[in-house]
Amino acid sequence: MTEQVEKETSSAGILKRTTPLPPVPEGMSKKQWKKQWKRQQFKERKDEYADIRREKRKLARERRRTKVKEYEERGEEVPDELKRPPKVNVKQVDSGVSLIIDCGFDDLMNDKEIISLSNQITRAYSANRRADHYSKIKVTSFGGRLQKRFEDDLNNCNHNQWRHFEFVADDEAITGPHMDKSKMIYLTADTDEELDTLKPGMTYIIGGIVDKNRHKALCYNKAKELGITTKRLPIDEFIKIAGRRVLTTTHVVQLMLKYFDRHYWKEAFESILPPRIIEGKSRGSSEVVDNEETEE
Ligand SMILES: C[S@@+](CC[C@H](N)C(=O)[O-])C[C@H]1O[C@@H](n2cnc3c(N)ncnc32)[C@H](O)[C@@H]1O
Repeated sequence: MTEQVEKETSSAGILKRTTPLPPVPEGMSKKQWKKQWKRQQFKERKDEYADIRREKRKLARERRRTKVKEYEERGEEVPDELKRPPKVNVKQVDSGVSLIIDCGFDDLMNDKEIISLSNQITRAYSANRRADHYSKIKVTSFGGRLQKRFEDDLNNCNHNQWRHFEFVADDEAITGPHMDKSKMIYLTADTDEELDTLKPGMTYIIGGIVDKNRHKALCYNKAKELGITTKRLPIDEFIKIAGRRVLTTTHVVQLMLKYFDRHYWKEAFESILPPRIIEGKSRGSSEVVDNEETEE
C-alpha cells in the first residue's frame, strides 16, 4: 500500500480508503483532475481495492449468516430476503429459445460503459445458471475493449467455459446468409410492435450496449437494415414505470428468463425491475437516476 494512503477502519470493521487529492495541475479543472486522479489510483491499486471489496463481501456474508442463525435459534421462519438461491439450479430445463447479445457497438461506448456492459454480461450468465428455464445465449461481435476487459480484468471468471454461453467474434448468427430471419426478433424499445409471448425455436436479439440512450433507435435501425422483425417488451400493458422504457441489457435477459416461470409478463416485470422504477411500488423516489436500472 502506498505511504500516503491512510487506512481507516470504520465501526463496521470495513477498511475505508482516504487518499488526499494532490494539487490540481495547471491547465486542468478540479473536476477533471479528480476524475483523472481517481482513474490513476484505481489502476495502481487495483489489487488493494479488490481486497477491500472481498473484505466487505465477507462481512456482509457473516452478518447475513448471523441473522439467519438467530431466526433458526428462535425457531422462526427465515425471511425470504435472507435466503440465498443456490448459485446453480440443477433442476433447470431448456426454455427452447435462444438469445443473442449483439455486442457490435464497442466504438460507441466509453471505458466506463464497457466495464458496465461486461458486468451486465456476467450478471446475465449468473441469471441463466439460476433460472428454472435457461436459454442458450450467444454473445456476438465479441472483440475490442469488451474482450480485453474479459481477458485482462475478468480472467478469473473463465467466460469461455460458461455453460449455455458462447462468445463469438463474428456476427454470423445475425447477419449470416443462411440464417432464417423469420425465426429472429430484435428487441428494441423504439418500435410500436409489442412482443406478446416468447416462442420456442425463436432467437431473440438484445443490444449489448450501455449508452444512456445517447444513440437513439440504434438497434431498431440496425434490425430494419438487416430485415429482422423488431418488438418491444409489453411494459405498458402490465406496469407503469417512471421515465423512458429503455431497460438495461441484463434486465431484458433476466425478464425473458423469468417469463418462462409462469408465462406471465406482469410477474416477470415486478420481480426483476427495481421497485423504485415501478410506479405504485416505489419505496421512495421514483426518479430514474442511473443506467443500472433504465437507460435514461
Ligand atoms: C440499453 S438498451 C440499448 C439502447 C440503445 N440506444 C438502442 O438503440 O437499443 C439495451 C438493449 O436492451 C433491449 N431493450 C431495452 N429496453 C427494451 C424494451 N423496452 N423493449 C425491448 N427491448 C428493450 C434492446 O435490445 C436494447 O438494445
